[in-house]
Amino acid sequence: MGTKKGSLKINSENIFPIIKKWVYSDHDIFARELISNGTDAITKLKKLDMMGEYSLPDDYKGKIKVEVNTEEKKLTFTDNGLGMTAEEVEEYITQIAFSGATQFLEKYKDKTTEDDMIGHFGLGFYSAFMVADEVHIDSLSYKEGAKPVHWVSDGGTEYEMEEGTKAEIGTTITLYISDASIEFANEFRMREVIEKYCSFMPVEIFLNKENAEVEYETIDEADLKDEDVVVERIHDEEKDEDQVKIEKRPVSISDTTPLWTKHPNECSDDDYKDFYRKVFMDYKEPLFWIHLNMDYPFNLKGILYFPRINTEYESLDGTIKLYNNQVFIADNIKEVIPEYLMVLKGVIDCPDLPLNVSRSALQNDGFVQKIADYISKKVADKLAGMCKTKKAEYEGYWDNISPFIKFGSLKDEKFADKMKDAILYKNLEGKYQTLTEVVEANGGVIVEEKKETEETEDSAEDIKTTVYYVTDEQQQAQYINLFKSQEKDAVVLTHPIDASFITMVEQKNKTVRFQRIDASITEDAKEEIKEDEKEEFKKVSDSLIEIFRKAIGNEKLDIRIEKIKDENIASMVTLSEENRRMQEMMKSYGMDQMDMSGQETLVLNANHPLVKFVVEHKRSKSVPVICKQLYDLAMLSHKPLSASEMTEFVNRSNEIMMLLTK
Ligand SMILES: Nc1ncnc2c1ncn2[C@@H]1O[C@H](COP(=O)(O)OP(=O)(O)OP(=O)(O)O)[C@@H](O)[C@H]1O
Repeated sequence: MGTKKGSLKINSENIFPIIKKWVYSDHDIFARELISNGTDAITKLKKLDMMGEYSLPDDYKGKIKVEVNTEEKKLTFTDNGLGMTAEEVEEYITQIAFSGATQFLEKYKDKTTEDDMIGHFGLGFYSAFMVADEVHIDSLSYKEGAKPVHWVSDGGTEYEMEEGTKAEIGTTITLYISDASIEFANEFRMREVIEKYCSFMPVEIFLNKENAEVEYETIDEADLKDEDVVVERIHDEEKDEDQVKIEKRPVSISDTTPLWTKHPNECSDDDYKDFYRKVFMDYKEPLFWIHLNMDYPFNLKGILYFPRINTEYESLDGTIKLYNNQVFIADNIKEVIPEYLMVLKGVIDCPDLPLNVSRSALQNDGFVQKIADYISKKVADKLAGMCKTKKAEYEGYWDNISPFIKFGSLKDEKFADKMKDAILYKNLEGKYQTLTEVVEANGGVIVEEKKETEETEDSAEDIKTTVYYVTDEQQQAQYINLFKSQEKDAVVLTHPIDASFITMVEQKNKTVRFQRIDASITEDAKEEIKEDEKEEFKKVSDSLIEIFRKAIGNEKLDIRIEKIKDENIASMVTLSEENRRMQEMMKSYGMDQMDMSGQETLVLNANHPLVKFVVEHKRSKSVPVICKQLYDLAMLSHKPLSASEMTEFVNRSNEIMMLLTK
């Protein structure tokens, strides 16, 4: 055929500048599009072979070769798929693809923000123009008698097509990289891009430098494979072995059968761990995983891993990689993956996903919602099942997975419902119990919110069971000891999410009330004050309050005097549960600069010799020092002291020790 000149069938003169600017926010996506097209072409050729319309050689192996030529700023993508005839290039590339681009423009011409444009618009081939000044297609169709075709376009609306020279069936796309995108004319950068998008493509992908010198390796004769290119045979006299020098075997960037495509029965624990390490670069082993595998009512495969939580940073940032037929689409698409699952690490491959639409469209897509629901249900089923059948193992994971499960329960009603019997509470002895068990151990019962009526609301109040909790076992050790001495128990809730979580549990279970161990001194811990002692006790109390307020320099300080049975305790600080929750809420809204101090109560033990000393020696020089020290010591087991408070505390402690030297 002669040279055919044509004009691209589009209306807008300036389509390319717009595509270049907006279609894809990530320019590197052109590599994914071109490699996907090559993969499709290979799949189609194999299908034709299966249908008997074409006969592939027995040793056929579909592959894609990417070559980089830095000097010439050139990139080529070659596949050995079905190829295209001139008519097909005309139809698929010039008409259809361009009309797709035109439609896109029609639809989005009024939207100019980056956000609207991010997404996957399926302009496939034309994404090449985001990085190239000129693109060539060289193709030879599998069809009998087909002639090779050579197509050139410089990204304007003109193109040229003539007979080409391609000798093997398949297609080569050549990009002449623009100066602005010169980074892609580099082998290392391209490896990075291909690894990002194409690590699990179903076709092998080889990357090399154009005209690179051939490298060699020597192997044992016995290891020789059919596809090896033998350069020479060597006989090792010493070892009396035959060896062969071959051209270095190319290594595919893609793993064509990633683990998620296999049946769970075929995968060992080590396979799952290796895959995790490779994909997420996390050298800490995952706790466990869920292999998703369904083909009805939609196609979805994947593996979700529960990572070990990094306690150092308390970070809960997971990664869920989304694939469409083994082609990487993006990380953490929140429309598809429920938000609370984002703390996991995993891969999801869903060929049915409508990914060539924008994210805002995904959001309102009922199908996408179903996928999210399915994933959420699978995770809940797995966890609840594990709690029932592998209790010990589940308990072993609990500390790691509990923030995630609590977060999920707060975010998703259905998930919360499924998980409610699989949420555990660790007690002071390190034993794990369900809420029902905890409440029963305290002599109470659970009444759920749903069954509540006006009447039960009142009676719920009557039969409320208080579950005491500890947020920091070290800091609250004094209270814990007091509890233990009275044979009372508490649960350990150390994660920041627990504050919101227990509020939710209380809303759902009207007969349960959570109270931090230092919210008050329980009645059992106090000695009763006899009727005839009351007057005297009141006098002592008033006097102590006055002395302490003066010494500490805070006239408003809330002080209570109690006779605490445990004689080792001189002073303690309590903060009512309501005030604590209020403080925590303020903190979580970033309002912690508001002054919330002054809500604490200083509790003094009238039985303690130091407290007694203060009342009996009001005028002693030591009294102010003792008061301040008792206050700081009580505060220390309640919350961290500020820098200036700490400095003062240390100085005063030293002064007190100096007295020992005299
Ligand atoms: N390497 C190739 N070998 C054979 N045909 C190709 C090749 N690349 C593109 N084509 C043909 O050109 C058409 C248009 O390609 P393009 O990438 O623009 O869109 P698409 O692949 O159909 O959809 P998508 O937008 O999802 O990429 C393809 O459908 C295919 O028929």
